[in-house]
Amino acid sequence: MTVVVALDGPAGSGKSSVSKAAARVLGFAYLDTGAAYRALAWRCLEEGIDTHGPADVIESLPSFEFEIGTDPDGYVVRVGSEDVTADIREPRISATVSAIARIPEVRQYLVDLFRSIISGTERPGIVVEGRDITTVVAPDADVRILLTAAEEVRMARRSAELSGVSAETTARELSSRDAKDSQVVDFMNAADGVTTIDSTDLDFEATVASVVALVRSTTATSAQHT
Ligand SMILES: Nc1ncnc2c1ncn2[C@@H]1O[C@H](COP(=O)(O)OP(=O)(O)O)[C@@H](O)[C@H]1O
Ligand SMILES: Nc1ccn([C@@H]2O[C@H](COP(=O)(O)OP(=O)(O)O)[C@@H](O)[C@H]2O)c(=O)n1
Repeated sequence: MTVVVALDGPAGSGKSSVSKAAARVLGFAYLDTGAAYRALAWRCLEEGIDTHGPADVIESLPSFEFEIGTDPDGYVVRVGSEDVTADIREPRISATVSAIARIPEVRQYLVDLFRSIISGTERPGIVVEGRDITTVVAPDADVRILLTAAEEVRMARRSAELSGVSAETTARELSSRDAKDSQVVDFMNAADGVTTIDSTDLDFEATVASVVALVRSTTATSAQHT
C-alpha cells in the first residue's frame, strides 16, 4: 500500500520545497498540485482563453495535455511538448491562477487527475502538496499536515526567491492571492485530524525533519495496529 502524505498551506509557507525534500529523504514520490493550476493558467494565457468567463476554460479542459514529474529529483512540468517549469512561476501566472482555480469544474477535473497520479505511484509513498489535499483530494491520507508560517516570514521567503520584483509587490501579490484562494478552500485552519507544523521559527532543515519524523512515527504506529 502506498503511504499518502497530504500537505496544505498558504503561499510561501514552504509546501513545495519542504515536501520535495521530505519525499527525497523518505524515498517517496512528490506531487505539486499547484503546478497543475499554474500550467492551466499558462495555457489559457498562451492561447488567449478568457480566464474570467468560466465556459471557455471549462471547454479547454479535455485538450489540456498536462504532464508532471513526480520524482523529487526529476521535477518538470509540461503542457503538450512545451517545458513550462520556469514559466509557470512568473508573476503574470500568479496573478491569473486564482481566477481559474475557483471554477468548480476545473477543480473537479484536476482533483480526479491528482487522484489518478496518486494511485499510480510506484514508490512506497507520495507527498502531495497544495491547498485542499488534506480536505478534498486525499482526506483519508495516512499523514495530514498543515504547514504554516507567519505572513511576514512567508513574504520575506518568497521575496528572497524572486529577483527583479520588489518586496512590496511580492507581499501584495501573496496576500491578495491567499485572500482569493481562501474564499474557495480553507487552508489557514487545520481540519480535524490534521497536524499543524508552524515553521515561523524553524529553519528549512528543521521543518523537513519535523515532517519526516511525523511520517515515520505515524506509519510506524499504524503498522503496529495492523
Ligand atoms: N522553514 C523554512 N525556513 C526558511 N526558509 C524556508 C523554510 N521553508 C521554506 N523556505 C524557503 O521559502 C521559500 C518559499 O518556499 P516554497 O516551498 O516555494 O513555498 P510554497 O510552495 O508554500 O509557496 C523557498 O525559497 C524555500 O526554500
Ligand atoms: N490544491 C491546490 C493547489 C493550488 N491551487 C491554486 O493554485 C495556485 C498556485 O499554487 P502554488 O501551490 O503553486 O502556489 P504557491 O503557494 O507555491 O505560491 C494557488 O494560488 C491556488 O489558486 C489550488 O487552488 N488548489
